[in-house]
Amino acid sequence: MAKTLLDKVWEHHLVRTLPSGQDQLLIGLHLIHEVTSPQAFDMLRTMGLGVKFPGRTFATVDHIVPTRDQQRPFQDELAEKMMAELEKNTDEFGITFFNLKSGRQGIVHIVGPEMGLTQPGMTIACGDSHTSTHGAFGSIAFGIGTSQIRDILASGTMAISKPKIRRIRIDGKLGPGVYAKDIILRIIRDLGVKGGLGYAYEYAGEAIEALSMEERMTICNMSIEGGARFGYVNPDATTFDYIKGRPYAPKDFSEAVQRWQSYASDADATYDDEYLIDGGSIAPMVTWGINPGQALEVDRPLPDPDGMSRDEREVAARAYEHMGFRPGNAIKGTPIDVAFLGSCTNGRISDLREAAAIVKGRRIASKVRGMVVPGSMSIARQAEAEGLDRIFTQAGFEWRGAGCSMCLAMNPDKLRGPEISASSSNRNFIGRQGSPSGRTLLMSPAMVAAAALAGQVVDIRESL
Ligand SMILES: CC(C)[C@H](C(=O)O)[C@@H](O)C(=O)O
Ligand code: SF4
Repeated sequence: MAKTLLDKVWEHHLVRTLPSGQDQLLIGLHLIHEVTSPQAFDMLRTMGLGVKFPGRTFATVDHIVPTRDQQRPFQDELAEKMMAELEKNTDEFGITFFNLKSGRQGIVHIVGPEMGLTQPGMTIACGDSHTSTHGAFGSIAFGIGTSQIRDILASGTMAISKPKIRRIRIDGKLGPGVYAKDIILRIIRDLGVKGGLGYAYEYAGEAIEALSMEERMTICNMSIEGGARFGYVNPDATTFDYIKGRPYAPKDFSEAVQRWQSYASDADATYDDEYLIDGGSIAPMVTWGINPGQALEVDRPLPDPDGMSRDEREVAARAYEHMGFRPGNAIKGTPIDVAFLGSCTNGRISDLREAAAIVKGRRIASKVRGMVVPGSMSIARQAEAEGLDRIFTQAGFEWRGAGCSMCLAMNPDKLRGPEISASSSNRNFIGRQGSPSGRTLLMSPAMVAAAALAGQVVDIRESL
């Protein structure tokens, strides 16, 4: 019978079906960070257990790291404590830790792929909801909670139910000024933030196949914002080229490629659901509300709650109240105070290159606080080698160290008061960027860069 990648990877890692009806899956790669792992290690100790596969477990520090002064001890006591915990746990259990001294530190979903740890056909788990990012490589990758982290540490396996599968096909070609971020915001706007509950999303079609690995990661990253815990793209030559030569890439590469190819969905596989978008119909998107589904084409007026379902209407009312916007008004031209370039969605080298090309030789608006936070130390090094850091600083941006930063503001990088930020990150929840009254507009890095220059939301197509 024809199978999807999800079927094949699942079957390959299935240990057994448990009496509860859930499946016990073997996890090939377990990534950990400082926020969600400490309690899991404590549970192991209480139970007198060890780490079953330390060689399949890798740690990095991302959420709490200051992006300016990284001297130890960190000024923030809680951040210092979390860092020390992770150092202790990885030391004690023999786990590789890409710490600040390793030169390999960065956001967990950026580090896995760039180290060559993330590979097709794998099961990958991490105590972080954006683990779906790794699905860009044709792996089944998903976020887990603390007790599941404990289970994987102790046994290399965990209990999970197999999701249904929806194929999302983007046919045709993208227009100018339209990026991967716009594709995923469009999908989430169309299907809703809960539309993917219980589903894995398989992204397919001509426009997806034409994307780079970085762009595929942007899309898979935000699957969870559409309710889908898993999102993947079938592996192809673009995938294999990206992995080749990376530190943890397989030694016998051609043998690995053959195996990886066998995981791709069969041409005649069937899906529980399909959704089709014409790539040419996708416009640059901006969020206007308090969840990533409240997104719209930048040249459209803000939506009228009257035309919405009851649930949507309630969230829209809260969104309008928080944002201080009015239905019918334009989102284009909305003044911004902060421009944030970074995060596991759009903090990769290709994102920084795109943004730098737009700001090169120009100055950001004087009232705008601009910040560029590379997703990892190696991205920072690459950007510096290309002179991108200087392009940004000459334009008036701050150039910072790697981490999650103002994506969720668990470090000193925060919005102040009701500031509006144009952000390349993935969540616009109330308070997300560190100020309870702060307001976040999600958009592509190119749109963030253009908004920083203009001091307001612009349609990137007009400046191309
Ligand atoms: C801190 C972590 C648990 C959280 C997540 O799971 O996604 C964070 O990364 C986020 O983006 O909100
Ligand atoms: S960059 Fe943002 S979304 Fe990604 S892991 Fe960090 S906090 Fe979560």
